[in-house]
Amino acid sequence: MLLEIEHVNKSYWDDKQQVHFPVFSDVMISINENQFVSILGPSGCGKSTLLSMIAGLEETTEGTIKLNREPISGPGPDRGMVFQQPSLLPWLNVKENILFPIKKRFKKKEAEEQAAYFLQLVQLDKFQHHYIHELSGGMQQRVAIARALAMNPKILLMDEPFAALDEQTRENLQDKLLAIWQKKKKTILFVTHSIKEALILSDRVIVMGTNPGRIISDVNINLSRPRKREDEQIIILEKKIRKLLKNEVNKALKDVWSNEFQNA
Ligand SMILES: Nc1ncnc2c1ncn2[C@@H]1O[C@H](COP(=O)(O)OP(=O)(O)OP(=O)(O)O)[C@@H](O)[C@H]1O
Repeated sequence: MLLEIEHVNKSYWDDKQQVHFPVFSDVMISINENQFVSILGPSGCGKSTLLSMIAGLEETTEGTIKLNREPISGPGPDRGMVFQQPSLLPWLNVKENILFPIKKRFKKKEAEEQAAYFLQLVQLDKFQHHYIHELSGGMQQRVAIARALAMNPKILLMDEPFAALDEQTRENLQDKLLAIWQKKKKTILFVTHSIKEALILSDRVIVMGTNPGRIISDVNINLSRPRKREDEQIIILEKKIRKLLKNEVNKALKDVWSNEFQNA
């Protein structure tokens, strides 16, 4: 098992109400090496918080997260992150952005080779001397993916990486990511709000509920790839998951509204 999330609870201190506000409780997830796992769930159920804890940017309130049997105690190069906004360095060109985090880790020649390899993998080798503002949103996200992969992490943590892109670019990047995943055999944990995206990409889809955040379903997607977006099996699964999520989203909205009225 590569990643083990064991009985993890997370709460924040709410200064206004002087109480601990629970985000999620008793989350248990085990992920095998090379698995592509997606997490779906209503806004606020704690998906990003969970990824941050795996990245070592946040601590668990209770429970342990282990990578390769070692408890996570902080950030490390064995975990690569890709966010909704690519957060690239605008004063560096594409190649330099990829080289920046790996310069200290590898010898110069090795780092150059890594950068060249991943630039080619995301099909941006012709744009290596371009600056970030000269690229489209989809191209910028490909640079972010190449930068994360160049560190050679054990797991890639992706937090709604394609959410800000138009549908065509998004589908194109889903196909590219799948091709990379199949070639590099990476383990990927992918947060999304799109049921279709999760079903096209993943071996497993974990559905989270809210208040408190928790896992309500863990669905194996035993369909061969490449998957067609209009495939009957995909549509059946999409309906099933949409129904599961609908109750949770309604619950989340109801709580937001009642809090708004209480605080008015
Ligand atoms: N640093 C923090 N301090 C206090 N509360 C926080 C902090 N970070 C997150 N939260 C709260 O924890 C809950 C979960 O947030 P999180 O961003 O993980 O949810 P999410 O499922 O990723 O939501 P979305 O789908 O909208 O991105 C929210 O209620 C949020 O307000």
